[in-house]
Amino acid sequence: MRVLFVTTEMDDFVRVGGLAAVSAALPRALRSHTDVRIMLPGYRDVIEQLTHIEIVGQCDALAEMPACSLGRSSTRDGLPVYVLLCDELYDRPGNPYGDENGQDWADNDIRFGRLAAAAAELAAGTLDKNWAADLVHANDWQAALVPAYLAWREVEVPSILTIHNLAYQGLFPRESLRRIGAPESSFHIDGLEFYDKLSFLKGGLVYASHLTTVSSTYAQEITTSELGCGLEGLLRQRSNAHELTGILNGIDESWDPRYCQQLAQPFAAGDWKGKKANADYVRKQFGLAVSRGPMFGLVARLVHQKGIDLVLEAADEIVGAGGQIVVTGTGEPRIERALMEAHRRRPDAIGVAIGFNDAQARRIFAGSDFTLMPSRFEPCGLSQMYAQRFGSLPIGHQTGGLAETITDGETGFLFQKPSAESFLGGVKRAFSAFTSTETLNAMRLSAMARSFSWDLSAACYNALYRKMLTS
Ligand SMILES: Nc1ncnc2c1ncn2[C@@H]1O[C@H](COP(=O)(O)OP(=O)(O)O[C@H]2O[C@H](CO)[C@@H](O)[C@H](O)[C@H]2O)[C@@H](O)[C@H]1O
Repeated sequence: MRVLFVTTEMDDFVRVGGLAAVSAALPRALRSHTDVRIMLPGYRDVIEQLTHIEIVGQCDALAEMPACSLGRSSTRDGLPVYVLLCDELYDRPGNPYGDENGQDWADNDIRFGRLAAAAAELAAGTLDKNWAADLVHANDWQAALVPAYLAWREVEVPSILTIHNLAYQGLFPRESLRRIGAPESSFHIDGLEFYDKLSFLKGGLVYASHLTTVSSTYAQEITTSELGCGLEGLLRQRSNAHELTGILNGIDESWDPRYCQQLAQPFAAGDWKGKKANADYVRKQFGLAVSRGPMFGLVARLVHQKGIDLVLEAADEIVGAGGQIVVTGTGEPRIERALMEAHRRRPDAIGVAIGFNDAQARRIFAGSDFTLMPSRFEPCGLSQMYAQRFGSLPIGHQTGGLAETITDGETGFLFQKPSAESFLGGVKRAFSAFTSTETLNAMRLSAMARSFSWDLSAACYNALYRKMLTS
């Protein structure tokens, strides 16, 4: 079975959030089941890191989308990667979605419309004469129009759209329709239209043969008005037709504190001295006071979703009770500023490193006793799984994947509502566990025994692919 996995981030080359980790790990876990190939835009970072790119096909211009060529290469471990080469669209500084000031590129409709149309051609077998796809697996709004282009061209290749986060929808003005060569008739409530705008994500929700998201809980939550972002009606329809499935993400094997070379001191479950050496290292690195109190880590994209405001509201109480907080991540400037302000008030107890660096994140998971995850919603969440592997007990809101991957009172703590009060309830339970070495260490052992391996998820995707090809 030949599967084309279309994505716009991959840890090997370029990362903005959790999608990059999934795009690097899931296709690798699927390799033993199927011929899976990645397709990515040819961003500067991608091209610079691939040693040999063979041009395999040419795409004609379409509406305002320029002509481009398709290159084929592979990762160091041999995973085939197709890159869409179009310097005019992708050879830019900044991140995949915006410039160096975090401003979205004004032509993102064309950049990702171009990717989707080319992916549909590749899947249909008209771009690489040696390969076509039996099934396309597209991810998030950026690739959500692949199923739409397949439908408009009457290509009968089945497609899956995975929703990693429904809150990002790729909304553009109506004129974009013409710019990306979409048929006029698709601007309709049962097509791409969303309140008089063009929604890329909705295109995928309508045209994909099947939808998945990254936990069963989130699959249910997005059919409700609270978390459905205005798309709950459509999602409910697809769910009732058994065309929306939740498949939990895994994490890759490098998340093992015994072998993780980025740590100040690798350690195994039970080696609490080793874990403490990592805590001492982090305290020193962030200039925090020497302390016997608990350390709370926070590793997240700094955006509204992640409930950082709840942490800021609770910070005085945490610090007043003898706790320390260490944060790393990037995101909205206003949240970054508020965190820096909290650090300036209590530099001895609140450490903040704005930026994202995988090694730094690993050191915080290894050094901290608890990981804060007060996300308002969380489709799956990866940080709470990384944290458990490293013996940092997550304190998470009972939502989405957090509810499925944290066992309350055993491997972490769940609280009920995204409010400061409810969150503090979880924090207090953590303080209380911290006072009993026996409880704390038993919980650490349970958390570290979880594997969160990709194998199970990959088997679920593989079963779904096969079911779709036979139905
Ligand atoms: N700039 C940055 N700042 C901080 N951390 C960064 C980062 N860039 C990458 N990361 C890494 O990404 C992890 C966060 O991933 P999450 O899955 O928790 O959230 P994200 O919201 O990005 O992903 C969305 O997609 C994933 C994948 O499906 C879902 O798990 C999740 O619920 C959904 O919101 C961190 O642990 C860190 O290692």
